[in-house]
Amino acid sequence: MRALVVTAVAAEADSVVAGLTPHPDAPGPEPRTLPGGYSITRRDLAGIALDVLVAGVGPAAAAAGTATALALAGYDLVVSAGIGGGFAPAAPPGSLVVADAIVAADLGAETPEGFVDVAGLGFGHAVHLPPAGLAALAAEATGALLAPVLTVSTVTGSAARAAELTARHPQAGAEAMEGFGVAEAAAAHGLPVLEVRAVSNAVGPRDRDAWRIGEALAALGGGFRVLGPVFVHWGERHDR
Ligand SMILES: O=C(O)c1cccc(C(=O)CC[C@H]2O[C@@H](n3cnc4c(=O)[nH]cnc43)[C@H](O)[C@@H]2O)c1
Repeated sequence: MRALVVTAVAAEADSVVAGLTPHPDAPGPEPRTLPGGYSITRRDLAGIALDVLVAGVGPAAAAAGTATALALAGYDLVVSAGIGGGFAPAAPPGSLVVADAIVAADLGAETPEGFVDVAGLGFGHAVHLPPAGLAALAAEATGALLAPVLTVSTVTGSAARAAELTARHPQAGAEAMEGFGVAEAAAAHGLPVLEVRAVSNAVGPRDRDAWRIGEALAALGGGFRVLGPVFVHWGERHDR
């Protein structure tokens, strides 16, 4: 079993790698550089090799980085991982959200009747669905909320925008900026995808004092401490 874990920035990748490191004093794995300048770090656990990639911020960077890594090696699973905004009250800062749907929430067109997503416009998909069994196992093992995760190109910064997203996606647990890009690249390679987000801030009016990035990165690492065996277990059951 081989999995590609795609993060946006090095701090997220470091937390994931730390979570996948069985002993805190074990020597740290050395990152490699892929064509395009992407940093990737290998972690070998019992039954699974995980490559943790830094692909950049936003759906386009995420798709480009993921597609580059997928073109260079064979994988069985692709995971989008990082921090994100949580929808209150279900996903407070410091909590984890595992996606049961990865939704392109602002890819589409405004019309007099409201927003029409990219699928409604007749261009491909607006939603990618992780394997239900894997998402449920991952949420249960990490204590995460299992809910849709929205991918946006603009971080929500007002109550009005948060209310608009909640009206369109009442079950949404989190928003972030990369999941749909990772999922598009995975789908192009015929691979299953999962998204895991650790909540650093609430989705709503901008409040920099309320960001809990350290707490979220710690939660991300804690999540990956238990996710390696979950991926192995799921891979053995071939619930795809
Ligand atoms: O300047 C702001 O108000 C602001 C608020 C939250 C996040 C940012 C970022 O630039 C981080 C983008 C980065 O982190 C993920 N992320 C974290 N929180 C959110 C969020 O509330 N909405 C969307 N993305 C978020 C995202 O995946 C990026 O990788 C700035």
